[in-house]
Amino acid sequence: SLCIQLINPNTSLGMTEVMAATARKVASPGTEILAVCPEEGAPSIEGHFDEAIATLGVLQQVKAGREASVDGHIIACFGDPGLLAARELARAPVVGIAEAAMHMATLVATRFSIVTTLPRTLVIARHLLHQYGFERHCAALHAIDLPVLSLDDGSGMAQQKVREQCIKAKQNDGSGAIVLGCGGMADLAQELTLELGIPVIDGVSAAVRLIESLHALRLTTSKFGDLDYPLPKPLSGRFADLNN
Ligand SMILES: O=C(O)C[C@H]1NC(=O)NC1=O
Repeated sequence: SLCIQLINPNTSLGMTEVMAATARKVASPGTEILAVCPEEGAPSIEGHFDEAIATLGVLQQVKAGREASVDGHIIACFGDPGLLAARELARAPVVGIAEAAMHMATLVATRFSIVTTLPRTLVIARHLLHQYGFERHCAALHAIDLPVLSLDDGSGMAQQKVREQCIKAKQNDGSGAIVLGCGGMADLAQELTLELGIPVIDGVSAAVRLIESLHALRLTTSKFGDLDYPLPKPLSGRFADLNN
């Protein structure tokens, strides 16, 4: 059986639980989901500054996961913060929810749209499209213009906005699929797929199954070249034990 570490890079336990529940629903029998988040950091990640803060916590959790011999790590934040640094530390596969959802979207549609939270984080999704080589696959990006934690406030308002933006994207973008651009939207994909009649893809679910596939194919992070373990050197202070 497999153990997959689900890392919520923000410190909001409610979001961790929503993502863990979605991951457990889609995981194969025998796959265990170990849901974690950093002990300290940002309650939500809404920009470059928050991502920089979150990266240390992601790396600390990846190290803990490696020591627990997990079979894979999911970075469950749509900016995929610390993805390549995490791959240097890890032995097992590391998959970000943005890359996972984008890859799946390219397998079922020629173009996809992204629906995320704040307009200021749209550029982060654009940077990822460029980094992953998916710019020409993405027809449009939209924001619900509500903060990440509005998805966790129990009002259902953010969820309604996500639904509205997905309907508009289907009508206007010429996309065949929609990628949900926030880990906190993980529980909305199944219902929206049924309602809209097009694939609405959540990166948490996509990442769980991608890691299961990598494991089945005996594929783990290449430790040859730039993703080899970090060069040994005396790190100081809070970083002291991060690389050993
Ligand atoms: O960028 C976003 O809107 C979403 C991103 N921020 C966060 O705290 N978890 C996420 O998935």
